[in-house]
Amino acid sequence: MDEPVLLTGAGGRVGQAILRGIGDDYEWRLLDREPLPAAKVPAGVTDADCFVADITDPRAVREAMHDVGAVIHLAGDPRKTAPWDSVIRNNIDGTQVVMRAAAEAGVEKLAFASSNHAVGGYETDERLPDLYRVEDDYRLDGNELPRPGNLYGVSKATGEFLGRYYHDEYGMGVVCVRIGNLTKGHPPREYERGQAMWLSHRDCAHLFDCCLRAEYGFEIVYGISDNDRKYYEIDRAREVLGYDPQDNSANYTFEGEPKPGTDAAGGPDASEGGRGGDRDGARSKADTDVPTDGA
Ligand SMILES: NC(=O)C1=CN([C@@H]2O[C@H](COP(=O)(O)OP(=O)(O)OC[C@H]3O[C@@H](n4cnc5c(N)ncnc54)[C@H](O)[C@@H]3O)[C@@H](O)[C@H]2O)C=CC1
Ligand SMILES: O=C1O[C@H](COP(=O)(O)O)[C@@H](O)[C@H](O)[C@H]1O
Repeated sequence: MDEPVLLTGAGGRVGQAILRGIGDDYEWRLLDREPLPAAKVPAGVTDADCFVADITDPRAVREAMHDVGAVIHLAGDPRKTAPWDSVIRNNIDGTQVVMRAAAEAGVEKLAFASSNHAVGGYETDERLPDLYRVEDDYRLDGNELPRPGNLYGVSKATGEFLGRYYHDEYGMGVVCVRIGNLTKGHPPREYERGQAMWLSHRDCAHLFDCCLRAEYGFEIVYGISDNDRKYYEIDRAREVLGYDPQDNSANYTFEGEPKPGTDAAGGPDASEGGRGGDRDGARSKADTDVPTDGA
């Protein structure tokens, strides 16, 4: 096992989904620019393994990277409406600093949190809203070129290219996970796009666990649950990583209630409330994410 594992953006939604699922299974280094309250830190992780640092600070990142075996790189601005100055700084420059430090430190593998927004441009008006429905057989499989629909998506596509470069030049294993919509407890409510790309918390933790365990060169995979509605293939994640998702948005009503008689009733992702339910219709243009600090 490639330990310790450096997790950047550990205090955020994805980071916490991972730590709640596999927090006891690895030796962690946690990095976030915000101090992590005790409730966000797995038992056994000491203060010395918690780094309050900005990923654009090469010295701080190099220090956190010392002797690390694997990296899960999540830190960044997750807003689809994030302005250019913020994505340049947090998502592009920050990712270059993290990947460079990892490659130079001889880290064996790095999982990068890419996004559905790196390929949002494939959701053309002609394809909508059928694309989000079970009957539609259009699929993206990770072999297509990036086609961002916003500057945030441009920054995620750039992160994928940086991963390609650091794999090719340094031999570091890099997997870019185009995460769909992480929502806790149930699929996004009354939001077809979100239900087609739902990633449950337990599937998220399992997927990044697979990224730590598997062997790969350079990969781009989609990070969604095993949803009936979908336009992303998860075959590559299954083949290369051994990803075996448990959840499916079809086991919930459009309003997000578990359907009786399905796996949703009683499963871990059925039992907790959480975000989602904040967007309506097939393709919400609203961006209700909490703004993070800009540049
Ligand atoms: N939540 C989702 O559904 C999706 C998330 N992603 C990506 O996953 C990653 C994590 O997203 P979330 O957890 O949702 O976001 P979040 O905003 O909840 O967490 C991000 C964490 O990174 C930290 N951070 C931000 N900029 C930093 C910097 N410059 N230096 C150090 N720490 C910094 C923040 O303090 C925060 O704790 C992001 O890169 C995002 O683009 C991609 C697709 C979907
Ligand atoms: O990359 C991201 O994508 C998810 C899903 O996108 P949405 O446009 O359907 O909301 C988003 O919730 C998350 O904040 C973002 O980082």
